[in-house]
Amino acid sequence: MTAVGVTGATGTMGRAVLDTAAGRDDTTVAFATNRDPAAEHVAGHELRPAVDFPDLLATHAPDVVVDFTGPESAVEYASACAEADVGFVTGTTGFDEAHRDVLRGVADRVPVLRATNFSRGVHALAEALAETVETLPDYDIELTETHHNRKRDAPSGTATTLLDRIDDASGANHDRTYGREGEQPRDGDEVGVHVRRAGNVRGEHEVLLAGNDEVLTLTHRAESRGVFAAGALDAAVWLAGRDAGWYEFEEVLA
Ligand SMILES: NC(=O)C1=CN([C@@H]2O[C@H](COP(=O)(O)OP(=O)(O)OC[C@H]3O[C@@H](n4cnc5c(N)ncnc54)[C@H](OP(=O)(O)O)[C@@H]3O)[C@@H](O)[C@H]2O)C=CC1
Ligand SMILES: O=C(O)C1=N[C@H](C(=O)O)C[C@H](O)C1
Repeated sequence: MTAVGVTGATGTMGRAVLDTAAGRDDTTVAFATNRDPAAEHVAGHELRPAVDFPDLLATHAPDVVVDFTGPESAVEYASACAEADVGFVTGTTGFDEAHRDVLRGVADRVPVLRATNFSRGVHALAEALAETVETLPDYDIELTETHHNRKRDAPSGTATTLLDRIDDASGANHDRTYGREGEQPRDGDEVGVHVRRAGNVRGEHEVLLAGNDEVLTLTHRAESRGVFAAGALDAAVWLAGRDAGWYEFEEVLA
């Protein structure tokens, strides 16, 4: 049984993690925390204020913390985990280079697993994309992502991961063109990136490849946030008890 501490417990993903954990027999919730514990309970768990996070690590001794919050808070939670010798799984997106440096430092001390997307389908999409780009090297590529209207970061973390994957597979650093306006003909070496924010869309990513009078699209659509929560909890169970280091979601799925 893996004991998880859950941050951002009143957030959309924090709630999904707590709901999903309740239906599993390999995880138990050690504590649930968020900044403003005005709501007293989520999924039956008493909310604890985030200022008490270091104390909660000491008193409730989780194996792993599961974090879906914001980049600023995620690095603070990760640093506290490093002090307390607790593993850290984060799905938070929007990290800048300074945040990533902090996370890499934390991984010198405890196991850390960060994934921009905890869905198995997106992992399969990324694999298929790499193979497709290798097979169709001269095709134009355009990526479109759609998310709910509350999302902070753009493009999505998943989109950025897919763009990196395109570069790796093609052995080229494509220019990334974020939308187009006015006279802006396509440059052969660019990848277009298009971001839509609307309603309560859980997350859609489409990569379009065109050339040779044909069009191929690879699309993933998440239909429930439970998909991400389940992947993050799978990662937590897998990470518990491992040595300090940086781990990838692909290793969990292998
Ligand atoms: N990797 C993946 O598979 C997925 C990643 N995500 C990512 O997870 C993150 C959260 O998404 P979502 O749940 O929709 O967002 P929400 O805005 O619904 O929730 C965010 C939560 O994080 C807390 N939070 C935000 N900033 C801070 C801060 N500075 N300090 C402390 N707590 C903070 C909020 O706490 P409070 O209520 O106290 O303000 C809130 O509970 C995003 O980065 C998103 O991109 C989302 C889905 C899947
Ligand atoms: O904010 C979200 O909701 C999501 N964020 C992640 C991202 O930025 O890629 C993953 C998923 O698409 C949902």
